Amino acid sequence: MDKLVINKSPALKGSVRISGAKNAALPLLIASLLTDTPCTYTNVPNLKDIKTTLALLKDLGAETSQIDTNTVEINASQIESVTASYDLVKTMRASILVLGPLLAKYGRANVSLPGGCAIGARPVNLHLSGLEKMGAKIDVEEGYVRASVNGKLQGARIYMDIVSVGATENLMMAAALATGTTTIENAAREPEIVDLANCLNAMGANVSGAGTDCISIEGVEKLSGCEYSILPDRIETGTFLVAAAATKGHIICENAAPHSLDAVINKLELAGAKITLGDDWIELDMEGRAPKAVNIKTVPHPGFPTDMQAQFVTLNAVAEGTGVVTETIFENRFMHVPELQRMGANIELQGNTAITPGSSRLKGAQVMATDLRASASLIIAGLVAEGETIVSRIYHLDRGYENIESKLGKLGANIKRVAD
Ligand SMILES: CC(=O)N[C@H]1[C@@H](OP(=O)(O)OP(=O)(O)OC[C@H]2O[C@@H](n3ccc(=O)[nH]c3=O)[C@H](O)[C@@H]2O)O[C@H](CO)[C@@H](O)[C@@H]1O
Ligand SMILES: C=C(OP(=O)(O)O)C(=O)O
Repeated sequence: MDKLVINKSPALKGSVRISGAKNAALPLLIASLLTDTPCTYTNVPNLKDIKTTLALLKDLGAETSQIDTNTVEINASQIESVTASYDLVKTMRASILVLGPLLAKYGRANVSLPGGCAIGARPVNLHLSGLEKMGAKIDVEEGYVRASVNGKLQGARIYMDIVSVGATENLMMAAALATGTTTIENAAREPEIVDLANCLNAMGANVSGAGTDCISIEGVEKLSGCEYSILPDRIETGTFLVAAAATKGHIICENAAPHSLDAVINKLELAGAKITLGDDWIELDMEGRAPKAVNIKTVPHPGFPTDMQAQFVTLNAVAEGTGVVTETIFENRFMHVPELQRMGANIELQGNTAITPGSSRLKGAQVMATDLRASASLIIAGLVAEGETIVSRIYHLDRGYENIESKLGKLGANIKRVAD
């Protein structure tokens, strides 16, 4: 298994090209199941989760081809199976997103329950209850969701008890081919939801209100393939910006979507960064200053994203002053804290809050990645720690960051991947 070896690095400097967003690409590729003709996706990040999604679609009988590193074509007009097996779903929770499209187009779907993961239990009750409201009959047996519908799914008015990105996406896709109008109230407002709505509309759907908390979908008879470019990854962008801030650096993120990052940019400015925004780029300059700690509470978009929490805990640990970070989305998303403490970070955990008195001097150590963003936080810690840091279990990282070591290396980081 590969490891990352990181040594204390100079201030990061230069330009980095941001990849397409994992969390937009996954539902968009899965939306091809709704269409009758081939779909072409560009700006697709070259990631483990994308390979898993393509394997899942292939397993269902779709034809998939990798045109080049970041372009894929999917022909899901004819499929052979409506079963997503445990072997694939267990490696990527987002596989549950095939449920809505399969049910809407074929009237049946069997999808393994994803189960929990390192960051929390992550139930899928809202996905299931929304589909039931649209007329689906759902049984959970032997670890599988077995869903069917007599005739077609029917449009419905669905209120979401908790704001859920995945449930909003699953229901949008199901509703696109349902009879009548579906409204999703208290819907997620993430930029990835807007990207899915735009892609569905390019396929011939009738989705409005995406980006607000009330999405309306008028079902259509059929959807066709389209060519669609995936939104830039706001979490990858934020991770590079925090890495640059922690090292007192000066970088430009190119091919970015600046306005998807308002909450993160606000915190970076409070941390002392000078930020300049262009149409598709973000420049961060710490002007050699040490960062200042910031207070953060993770909430659904447009608030501060949980997927940037771990990176900011590292930033706060080495920053000046006390920072308080509260996680409200997932119940167990502080697995990076004990690893950062092994590197000498002074972090006090009080329930769902991580308090950093600031200015910890980190020392390199052997640490273990426990989930995707925890891995990113350990890399940032490694860049500023004295000596050598070795991050193991980086398969988590490979799910969501394209070539992170070479991108950081080009900015001057001392980082390399080694095989065990
Ligand atoms: C592939 C993808 O896009 N992943 C993102 C997506 O995950 P994901 O879509 O899984 O996250 P959700 O927005 O659904 O989860 C938010 C909260 O709702 C709870 N919940 C969710 C569904 C449900 O049926 N019942 C329920 O109780 C979850 O346990 C969690 O506490 O949004 C998260 C929140 O922004 C991000 O951290 C993930 O990176
Ligand atoms: C939690 C994340 O992803 P997933 O929902 O795929 O586990 C993430 O991208 O930080």
